Amino acid sequence: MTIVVAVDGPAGSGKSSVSRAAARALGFDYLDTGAAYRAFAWRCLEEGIDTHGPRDVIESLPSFEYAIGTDPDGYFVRVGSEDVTADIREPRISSTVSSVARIPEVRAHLTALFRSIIAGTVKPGIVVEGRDITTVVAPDAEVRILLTASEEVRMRRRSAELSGESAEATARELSSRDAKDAKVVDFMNAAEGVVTVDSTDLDFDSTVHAVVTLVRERTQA
Ligand SMILES: Nc1ncnc2c1ncn2[C@@H]1O[C@H](COP(=O)(O)OP(=O)(O)O)[C@@H](O)[C@H]1O
Ligand SMILES: Nc1ccn([C@@H]2O[C@H](COP(=O)(O)OP(=O)(O)O)[C@@H](O)[C@H]2O)c(=O)n1
Repeated sequence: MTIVVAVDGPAGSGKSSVSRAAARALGFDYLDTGAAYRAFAWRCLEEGIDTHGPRDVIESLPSFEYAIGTDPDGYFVRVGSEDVTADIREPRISSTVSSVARIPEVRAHLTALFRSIIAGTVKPGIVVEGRDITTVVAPDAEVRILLTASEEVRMRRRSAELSGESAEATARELSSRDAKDAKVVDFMNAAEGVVTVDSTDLDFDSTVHAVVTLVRERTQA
């Protein structure tokens, strides 16, 4: 039976990088669910689909061809035959993604996709990170973690990795996206049974170690 590790948290908390490193340490697969929302937003923009209203966005779901690499050392994001791994991190995507992510039909479609990817895992386990993994996508996961950090630290970390944007622009984008996302799903408060890991005062390796230790303590991984 595949061990599922669910990791939620706000932007810049370290979800993607910590989950990927923990998956690698555990010999697990790694699923970045945010990439699917970003790739879907990218595809809407590329095809000139109006993202301000739900109708056209919902109609475009059936033809959304998506693939993602789940090997921690083989990460890629593809829409159709196009590799969009880098494109989906552009500021124009970050400022669009929340408007499509709040459409219930989009969430249902992508949640089904995430669950089929989880079910298809051949490794002993999979670390799945996003916003609603511990609450909607995999509420029965063996390990459920809310990974958070102070807003100031999250902004600093995010702007350190986005060289093209000013720290102020990054901070604005990050907090406005958190606010929009928080209207859709509560990823700032740990639900019943979810362990909070606050990395504000932890370095990267200590955070990864905390997650790996939690998984090993809770399972025989
Ligand atoms: N505990 C930590 N200490 C220092 N840097 C960190 C820590 N966790 C993550 N980072 C760095 O912060 C940046 C944002 O992490 P990321 O995984 O993209 O966050 P998220 O996926 O939650 O938005 C990355 O450059 C990552 O390497
Ligand atoms: N499970 C998820 C994952 C992401 N998302 C949406 O997708 C966006 C991008 O997710 P992400 O994980 O790539 O964002 P970062 O936290 O890495 O900046 C989020 O801001 C949410 O709007 C979601 O609604 N549900």
